[in-house]
Amino acid sequence: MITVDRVRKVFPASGGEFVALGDVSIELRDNEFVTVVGPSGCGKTTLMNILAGLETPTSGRALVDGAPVTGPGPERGVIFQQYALFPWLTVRRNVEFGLRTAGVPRQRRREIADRFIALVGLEQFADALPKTLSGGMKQRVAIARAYAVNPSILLMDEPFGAVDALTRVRLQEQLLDTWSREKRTVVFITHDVDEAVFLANRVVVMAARPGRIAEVVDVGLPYPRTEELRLSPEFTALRHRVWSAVHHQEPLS
Ligand SMILES: Nc1ncnc2c1ncn2[C@@H]1O[C@H](COP(=O)(O)OP(=O)(O)OP(=O)(O)O)[C@@H](O)[C@H]1O
Repeated sequence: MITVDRVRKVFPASGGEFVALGDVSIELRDNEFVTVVGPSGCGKTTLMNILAGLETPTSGRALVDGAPVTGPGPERGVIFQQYALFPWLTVRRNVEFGLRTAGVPRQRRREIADRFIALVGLEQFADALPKTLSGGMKQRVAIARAYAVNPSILLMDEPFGAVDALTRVRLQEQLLDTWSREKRTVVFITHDVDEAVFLANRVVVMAARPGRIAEVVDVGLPYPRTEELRLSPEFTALRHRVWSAVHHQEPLS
């Protein structure tokens, strides 16, 4: 379980302080898929960085299974918008990278890497270099690499932000397919309301000035999520609700 307990983050700014996160509290259940949406600057990445252990809260705490987050850890895999693959390593070697660092023996490394490469549907590209892959494929490699070290939590910051709309829809379906076979707790930041609703068990809507949670929307739709579901009245209603929560925000005075 992830617990965010009254987290506040203040950055120094010209002429004073900037409150990036006001007072954020939430609990995320194991294997839950949570998406985070909100206007630019509402603190989504700051919250993610605190969960990843890359940033410390000014006050309050983030806990994983009751233990305070004090830095990055192997139980938390992070996937950013930029694929961050090593360009000189093949797909397989990129996916193996964390296992190599962890001292996993060669044969075992290869087995694990090949399993996750297959899970994201890139078997035929295991020996390819990243530059020969499309953006969507690179992001699938990044997902396989994050999975390979077996984290219980995946933190994803706008992972599909840099790909075209059609690829994005495919990546969403692929990610859900991977997640349904290999359940993890996922925290997924997006600007895209459709994406937020399509993927999530719950959508966390954030607001800015100060960064805070405006609303948490339960998405009671069944998995697997399909194309038809995207067109259903239930989906449309949820999308409308999240859209309103994002776009009709008043700053706190
Ligand atoms: N290191 C920093 N120093 C000063 N201000 C910062 C720092 N990091 C973030 N901020 C400010 O905190 C606010 C929240 O930033 P953050 O990146 O978390 O927002 P976001 O919701 O992820 O935005 P976007 O959707 O545009 O990526 C922004 O106004 C940003 O300028």
